[in-house]
Order: sequence, then structure tokens, then C-alpha cells
Amino acid sequence: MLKIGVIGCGAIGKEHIKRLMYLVPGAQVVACADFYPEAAQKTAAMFQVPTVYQTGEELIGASEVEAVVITSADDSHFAYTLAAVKLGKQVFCEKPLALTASECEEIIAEEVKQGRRLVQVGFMRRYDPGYAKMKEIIDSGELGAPLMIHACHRNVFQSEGFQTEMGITNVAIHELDICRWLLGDEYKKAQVLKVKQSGRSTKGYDNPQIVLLETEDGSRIDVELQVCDAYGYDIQCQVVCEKGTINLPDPASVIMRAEARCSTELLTDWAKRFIEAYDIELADWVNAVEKGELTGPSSWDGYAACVAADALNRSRGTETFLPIEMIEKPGLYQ
Ligand SMILES: NC(=O)C1=CN([C@@H]2O[C@H](COP(=O)(O)OP(=O)(O)OC[C@H]3O[C@@H](n4cnc5c(N)ncnc54)[C@H](O)[C@@H]3O)[C@@H](O)[C@H]2O)C=CC1
Ligand SMILES: O=C1[C@H](O)[C@H](O)[C@@H](O)[C@H](O)[C@H]1O
Repeated sequence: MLKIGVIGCGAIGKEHIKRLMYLVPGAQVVACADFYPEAAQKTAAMFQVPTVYQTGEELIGASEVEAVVITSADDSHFAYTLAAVKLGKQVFCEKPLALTASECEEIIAEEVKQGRRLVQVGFMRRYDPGYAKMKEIIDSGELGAPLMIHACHRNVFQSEGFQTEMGITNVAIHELDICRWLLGDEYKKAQVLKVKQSGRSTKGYDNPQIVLLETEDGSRIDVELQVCDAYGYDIQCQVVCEKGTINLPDPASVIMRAEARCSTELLTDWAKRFIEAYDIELADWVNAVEKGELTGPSSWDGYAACVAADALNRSRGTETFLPIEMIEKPGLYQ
């Protein structure tokens, strides 16, 4: 039984504790912590988590904690991940891995020093059955080489404190990971465009934005990003190949016909849209840790997404593509 400590008892922290406690075989949440101790206490009571630590650092250092799940705020991921890796503990870190390329490189260097993979990053879309099928078709060669990806990431709301740059580092980071995974390629250059702003968005940050990317083999990606105020939580992805296209399926929804209208319901956030992906992702991680061989999204994947995000945010307002330069990929991640 893998004894897990969870840092961050907010929206996804509670979701992951619930699935680790009641759904994922071989996992036991033995401790939790939060910046607000009362949040940790309430969560522990809700899910019968035996121990609450005052800080994330204490939880990481606790001998009873064999593996750490990080579901705290984005800007805390680097320090917690590095601290856990330095102790040789397994880490599941929600996206993003870190907010700068140098922080990601520090985590990579520590993992290389430890001589084994210790980190999985929460890029759960790879485990979504729709995206997984798309990847299977691309890799089969049935439609020839992939040439382009058109994607949309539309959100209804964002939390307090959201800023323009987080549209890339927190939201579009999913497309930055899933597109390079689908194409099996790395990014060469990137540009973010500000478009005519939606009258519905009055919170002071850019909305919508458009992300443009080119990969090493010349494939092109465009992502429409509505960080908030959209009609629903709507994730679209189409891969255009030499002989045809593949579209991400919409989540199943009943079709209602009434009063001369035909309608289906749309979701409003990530929790239900990717519930299956989160379940599979965490079960895969626990299983991989027990087997001693991580196969999910690595620190390298966290770094690759972070480097692209950094170039995108630096390109804002320049009307130009900026190059994406990466360090050499260590053998640990080949
Ligand atoms: N993979 C996915 O689809 C999703 C990933 N996320 C990621 O999960 C993380 C949490 O997101 P949410 O649950 O939506 O946020 P949230 O704000 O609901 O929860 C964050 C929790 O962490 C605590 N916290 C913040 N800083 C901390 C620190 N330094 N040490 C300990 N606790 C700290 C807060 O008090 C709060 O209880 C974020 O990094 C976000 O990017 C969130 C939603 C979906
Ligand atoms: O990771 C996520 C979610 O998956 C949503 O797509 C985003 O809108 C959210 O802001 C982010 O935390």
C-alpha cells in the first residue's frame, strides 16, 4: 500500500484525495497539509485522513509519507517537488511543474543525480480516452503524417488573482503538453496574439488570446484560449494529417428535444470533463510507483511545457515568433 501525503486541500486536492482513498487500488492518503491549517483539518475530517501537518515541508519530511501529491498553488510546486526529490520521495505534481525553465532544470538535475525518475506531472489529458485514441491513430500512420493542430480551450471562470500570463502558464499549459505528445515532436518557436477583447471580460486580463506554435518538423498549432466568460467549459482539438483529420470527441451528453428545441448540456469546468482521465492518471501513477518504473508525464515534459510558456509570454505584444531553446534531454527521459 503506497502511503501518500497531499499538500493543498483545495478544489483538486480534495478530488484527488477522494479518488486516492476510495478509487485507486494500492493507495492510502496518510496525511495532508495546507497553507490554511483549517482547510487541511476540514479535509482530513471529510476523508478520514489520519494526520494533518502544519506545513508542506513537514509533510514531505514525515517518515510515514512515502509519496507526495502536490495540489497547492502553482508558485509552490517547484519548492515542494525539489524538497521531495532530494529526499528520494516519489512526487505527483499537478501542472505546472514550475513557473520558470531554470526551476524545472533544477528539478531535472536533482532527479538525474538520484539516478531514477521520481516525478510525474499532472498532465492528465494524455489519459483521456479521446486524446489517447487520437494518439493511437496518429502513431499508426493510417492517416499519414500530422501537419497541423487546431485547438480551443474555453473556460467559464477563473479564481481570484488570475493574470494574463497565467492564461499560458496555468491554462494553455495543457495544450502545450498534449500537442507535443500527440505530434511526438518538440517546439521550435512560439507567439501569443491578443485579439479583440470580449466585452464580457472586464477583469483586467487578456481574454481571449491566441497561441501559435511551430514544431521542429514544421507542424503548426493554433490554440484559441478563452480563459473565462465562455458559454461553457469546452475543450476542442482537431489534428489535420496528410490523409484525413481526427477530432477530440465531446463528452457524452443526452440530447433533449422539447418545445420545438433540441439541446444538450455543456459542462462548466474541468472536474467532470476529465474525471476519467484523473482516475486513470492517478491509478497509473500509483501502479508505476509500486513497480518502480514511472511512465507518465515526466519532469522533462514539465520543462518542455514551461519553456514554451515562457517564450509565449515573452512574445506578447511583439507580433513576432520567439525561438524556443531547450537544454539537452538527459538519458533518464529518453
Ligand atoms: N490538472 C488539472 O486539470 C487541474 C490542475 N489544477 C492545478 O492544481 C493546483 C490547485 O488548483 P485548485 O485546486 O484549483 O486551487 P485551489 O485554490 O482550489 O486550492 C489550492 C489549495 O492549496 C493551498 N495552498 C496554496 N499555496 C500553498 C502552499 N504554498 N502550501 C500549501 N498549501 C497551499 C490553498 O490554501 C488551497 O487550499 C494548481 O496548481 C492548479 O494548476 C487545478 C485544476 C485542474
Ligand atoms: O488545469 C486547469 C484546468 O484543467 C482548466 O482547464 C483550466 O481552466 C484551469 O484554470 C486549470 O487550473
